[in-house]
Amino acid sequence: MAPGANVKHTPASSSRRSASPSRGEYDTSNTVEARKLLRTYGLVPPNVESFEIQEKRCINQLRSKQTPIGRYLYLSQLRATNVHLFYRLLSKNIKELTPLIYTPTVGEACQRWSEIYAQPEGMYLSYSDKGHLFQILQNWPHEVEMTVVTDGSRILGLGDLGVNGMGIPVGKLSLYTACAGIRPDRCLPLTLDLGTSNEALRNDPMYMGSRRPKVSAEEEKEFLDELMAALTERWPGIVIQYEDFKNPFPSLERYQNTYSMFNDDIQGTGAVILAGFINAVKQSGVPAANQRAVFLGAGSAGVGVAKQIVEFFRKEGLTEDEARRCFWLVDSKGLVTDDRGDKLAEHKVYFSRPDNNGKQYKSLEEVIEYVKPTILMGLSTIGGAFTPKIIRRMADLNKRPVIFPLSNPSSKSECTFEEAVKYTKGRCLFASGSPFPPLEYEGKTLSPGQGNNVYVFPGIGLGAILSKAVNVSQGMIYASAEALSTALTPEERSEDWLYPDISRIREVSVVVTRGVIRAAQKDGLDRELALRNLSDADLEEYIRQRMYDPFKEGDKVEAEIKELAQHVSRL
Ligand SMILES: NC(=O)C1=CN([C@@H]2O[C@H](COP(=O)(O)OP(=O)(O)OC[C@H]3O[C@@H](n4cnc5c(N)ncnc54)[C@H](O)[C@@H]3O)[C@@H](O)[C@H]2O)C=CC1
Ligand SMILES: CC(=O)C(=O)O
Ligand SMILES: [Mg+2]
Repeated sequence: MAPGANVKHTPASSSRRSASPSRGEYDTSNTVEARKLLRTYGLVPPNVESFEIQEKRCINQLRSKQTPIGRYLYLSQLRATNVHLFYRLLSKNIKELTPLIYTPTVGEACQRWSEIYAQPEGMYLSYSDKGHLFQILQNWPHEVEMTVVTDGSRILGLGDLGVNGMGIPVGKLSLYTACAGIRPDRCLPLTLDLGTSNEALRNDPMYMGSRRPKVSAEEEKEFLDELMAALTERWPGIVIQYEDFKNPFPSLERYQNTYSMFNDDIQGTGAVILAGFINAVKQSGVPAANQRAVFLGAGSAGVGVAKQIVEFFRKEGLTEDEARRCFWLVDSKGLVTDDRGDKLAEHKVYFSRPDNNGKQYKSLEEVIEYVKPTILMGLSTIGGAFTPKIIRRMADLNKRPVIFPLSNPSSKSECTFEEAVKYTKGRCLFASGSPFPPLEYEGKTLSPGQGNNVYVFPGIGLGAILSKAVNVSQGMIYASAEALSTALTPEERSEDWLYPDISRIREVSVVVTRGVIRAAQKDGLDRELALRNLSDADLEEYIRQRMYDPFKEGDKVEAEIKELAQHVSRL
């Protein structure tokens, strides 16, 4: 019998189990009254603490951990034991903590998931559960608005990590809560155990997934068909984000017009890089028609980014053909051309070059000499692929070369910020997928941009949830990019930044969410029709009001307690 076959149904609203965020019953900021009513009085030390004291203790404990993975584990434990304190800490220290719960540290956490595993933080669904997915979803004890789902088959640039990929949905959803205020108990991290092509993992006794090789594309399709239907039946308003699948194009094509879903690696990445690119173009002064973009990497992210920029070029007045001819995509076999001799994967065909006169360009250096690009993007998973020679050549060719090494984690970045600054003599317009520290160059502090989909996916998800969008349209994705590109302060612009300061991410997510909701309305996909009548300012206020605020959770407990006390006194 399949493991799911004998699963019992449980009520949707049950919150008696703990495979989910705690409500903070043991929070030392709870008042004496709260503790008495929660029956935790006497179970925590007597002082009622301010956040400042809690923060100081947590930060001291965090910094006392010697390694990034030690800090990751400390934060995971805090989230599991006191969810509101975790989010208070995260929202106040977003710059320091994001690299610990997200890229780069989450990469190491995934690589070592079966070794460091401590507690359940989401759901795992196996291929052998097929036929029972709806029943198994009943085991999740909360209502869900947002899920991030992966099969672990392309985790960052680290390859197929099977169910160890769970760190990614967990990390992305923590950012949904921190950046866009989706309640932690409304988020479902979901990992599909569809086998793994990683033989070393299959032979590792500690590995926590099934030992089967990766299922076929057809088997995956049937499984995903059932999953999408089950998720939407279980939670009708759910928004589903696909993440880190090896070949995510077929599922996006199949579900995007039927469900409220999007693919973060194709669409979220496309949007965030477009936003930074719009600002880079303003600074470089090179018009769309003169742009020549070389992309190292022609996978989901590379093609996703190139397609979003094509749409921007079209809005700038180019025809579709002119726009797509501004791109030269390079994969592991060299420049993608019509006559290269291999059968191109379907997603590469749109950008394949017909004009190479029979000559094949194998190395990135050769392609750069041939194309003389204004833009160099890296979505290849090859750390260090932008060599000093290549970066210098970009600087020879351009006054302000656009250099975006976007592969994650940091070890896979095509170059570092320091290298880009050094070899372009400080002239590059730079963004990387994982964060790099600012640096001093000729008496000036230069700050790298972080071109990471974290700037848009929280707002795309929240916009789809609040507008109750039936689908996530291309218009909504494009709107997230446009909104992000406008979200910089005058000070950030004067410093030549391409993206807003990450510490303002919550306010930035409000702007992105507003743009996404407006686009849903324009495309006629919204079902929350009352939002159509709100002015932009009122809509932004509505979004803010709907966002979970970990600093107000204590007040909510107090209000619940008062209500309960009144109820008891009436008995
Ligand atoms: N900054 C961000 O927000 C995001 C960054 N990424 C990063 O982008 C990278 C790629 O992701 P996907 O496109 O989804 O992966 P993918 O597996 O779909 O594509 C990888 C591409 O790189 C090419 N490639 C591999 N080795 C190469 C080599 N030696 N020379 C030239 N090309 C080579 C492959 O042929 C393929 O076209 C990953 O490191 C991922 O972490 C992905 C999504 C978002
Ligand atoms: C950031 C992200 O989604 C990736 O590297 O896959
Ligand atoms: Mg990803």
